[in-house]
Amino acid sequence: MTISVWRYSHLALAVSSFVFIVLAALTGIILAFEPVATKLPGYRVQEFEELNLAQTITVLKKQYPELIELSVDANQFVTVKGTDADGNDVQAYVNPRNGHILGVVQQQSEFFQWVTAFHRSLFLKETGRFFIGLTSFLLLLIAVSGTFLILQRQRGLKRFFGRIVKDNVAQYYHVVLGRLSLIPIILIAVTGTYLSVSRFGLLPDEKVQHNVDLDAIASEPEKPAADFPVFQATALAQVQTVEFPFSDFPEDYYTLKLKDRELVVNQFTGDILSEVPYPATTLFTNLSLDLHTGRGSIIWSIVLAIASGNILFFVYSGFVITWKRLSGRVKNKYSAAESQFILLVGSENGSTYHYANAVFRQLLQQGHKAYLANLNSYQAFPEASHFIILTATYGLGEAPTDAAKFVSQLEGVEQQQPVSFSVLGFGSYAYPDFCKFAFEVHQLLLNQRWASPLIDVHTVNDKSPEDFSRWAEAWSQQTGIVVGLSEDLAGAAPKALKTLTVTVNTPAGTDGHTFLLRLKARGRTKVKSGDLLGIYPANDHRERLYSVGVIGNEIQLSVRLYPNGLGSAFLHALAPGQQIRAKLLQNQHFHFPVKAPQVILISNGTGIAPFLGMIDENKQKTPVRLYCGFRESASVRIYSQFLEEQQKAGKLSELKVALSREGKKQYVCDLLQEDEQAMAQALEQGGVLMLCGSLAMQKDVLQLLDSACQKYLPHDISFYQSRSQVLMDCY
Ligand SMILES: Cc1cc2nc3c(=O)[nH]c(=O)nc-3n(C[C@H](O)[C@H](O)[C@H](O)COP(=O)(O)O)c2cc1C
Repeated sequence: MTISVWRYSHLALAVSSFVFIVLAALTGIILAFEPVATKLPGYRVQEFEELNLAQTITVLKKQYPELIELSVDANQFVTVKGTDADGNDVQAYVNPRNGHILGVVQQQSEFFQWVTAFHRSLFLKETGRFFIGLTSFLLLLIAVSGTFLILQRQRGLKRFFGRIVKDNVAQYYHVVLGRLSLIPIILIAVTGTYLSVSRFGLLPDEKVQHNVDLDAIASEPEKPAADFPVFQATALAQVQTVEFPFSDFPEDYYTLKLKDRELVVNQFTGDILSEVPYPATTLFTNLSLDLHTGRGSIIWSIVLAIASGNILFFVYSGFVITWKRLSGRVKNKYSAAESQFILLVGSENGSTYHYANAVFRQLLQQGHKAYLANLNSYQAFPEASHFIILTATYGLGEAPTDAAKFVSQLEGVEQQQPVSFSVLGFGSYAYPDFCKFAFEVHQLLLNQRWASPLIDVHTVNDKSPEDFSRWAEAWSQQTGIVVGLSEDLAGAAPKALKTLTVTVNTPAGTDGHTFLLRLKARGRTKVKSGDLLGIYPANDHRERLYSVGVIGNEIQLSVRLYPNGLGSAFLHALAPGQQIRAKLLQNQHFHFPVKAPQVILISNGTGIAPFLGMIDENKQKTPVRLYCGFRESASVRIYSQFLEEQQKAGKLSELKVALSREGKKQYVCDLLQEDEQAMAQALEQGGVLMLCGSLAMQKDVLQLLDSACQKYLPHDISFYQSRSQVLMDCY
């Protein structure tokens, strides 16, 4: 819930101030180059820090009989105002070592004057100054709310600078650059606010005042300025200005404005007549000017320019993120009270809505009364027969904002008629609590008297269209209503279909169910074991996906033949030499690990398909153990010869087979249970476990691994999942 408070504050502040922020940032970038431009002439002498005021005043007095003022700017350029030996007025940059003139003092360029005036007041005088001051303050609040959002995203301070999961490009760079430029932006905002507050006289007015007893000023013992202890003790680098005495009367004195205090010094004796430290407000104003303008430091001005550039990027990427978030929402044609199909969505960044919309549109097109809302809008749906719940997971496996109230609302509202439900979780393996909230919702619904599951909970990793298609296929099979991947959602998938030629198609095995199909692509094809092959058996939108193993240079599918299965019947009927058009989809997260010290492959049924290819590809002979489950020994027979050869070739170190309907009647999980300590050890040593097969098996295996981790390891299974040591492709 708190995530939304910070998010809404961050957004509201940004929306209310973005025009001013853009103007201030644009002009800020230009102004950041002024210190660079002014520093370029280089009137600073070498080893400036070593000079003291006594040395400089002595040489200047020799060159310039009449001196009015000496000043040192932020670049440590020394300027002298006075008259030279010929009586000419001088106002120039001088060398503080010998008094020679180095250059003429230039006014600020007209261009920078114009930009500075615009940056400070937008040419709107006091009103503009007020708005710019307010903008600085809002920028500060945006930076603070942004910091809290990053803290929440990264799950705490410790991981503030940890790896950022690349969810979408705009969001990724919003966070990466946000972290990097956080400190400069906070400084820009704080100092800008302070300077405005000070400009509007809202700070205590503490002027420097000297109380000098003019009657008591002595004119003896007279000393040359070079011998004044105060001048000798004052480094030139500490000086802002020195005002020289106007006449030879003792009441006229030197006024020294240093960085932290002001001094009045007797012009004859060098005695300090008064010394007043600057009030805190003056010190802060000077510091704010240094930090806000970058005066005196080329490096800091470049940092300011980059930070201002980043502010412009944040405005752009912030709007892209918001647009994405909002663009998925739709208007309902039918009310909640009259709809049969209720789609409830839990989303933080809007992408889940795109999938929900696709299903929603297809249901409407087919004449069904469907209603789409967020999970927080859960209520009584008197006509509902189906709930479709699509929800993302955030935080520590928590509900997204749109769904934060769902759990409590579900407790309070009971549906009065039986409703079947299906939960589709959206998440990412990059997070330890993969789709946790979806599983929680599924479990909660299972406990409702009126609710019954239509299919098991499904998950979508990284918005994978393939995972979504799997759910759509399962849901469609149960309801007889065809929903699938709309064109826009499939956008990420390659559109071009490949022509593949059948080279081998075995009969439906000795078990009467499973067959192996080998296909060869024309030309070079980038495909790896674990990738997916999409076929279109009826030449329409209906896609069927199969996990592939690459053996030699051929693609091998292991297919279970269903009596009326659209995909399996189509594939089974293919004869060698026949060609099909199909789509190859990369399945990056499910490739054989390149560097793992050992790999454990776990499958049931035709889930063995990608592993056969991976074992064949294991040229480096990484130790591989295969645990596979089948119904009967007849189901294993089609793989036996291949697996024996691989063991002999050293590409498969160990093979364990569980048969659920013969002998000991074991499931693959029982085999794992026997070896649970070895599993835990493998994880501890950086080994990788890969699972392919049914979701039911996935659930059991994860449970078993979790308890093994608790027994033998310091971390739970989610720790290893987030480090890509547990890879899954189950359906
Ligand atoms: C900050 C953040 C935290 C996330 N936490 C999890 C998590 O704990 N478990 C998970 O499975 N996915 C997590 N995800 C991934 C999202 O749930 C996933 O990308 C989802 O598709 C986003 O859907 P949405 O755009 O509708 O919000 C997280 C993503 C982000 C940006």
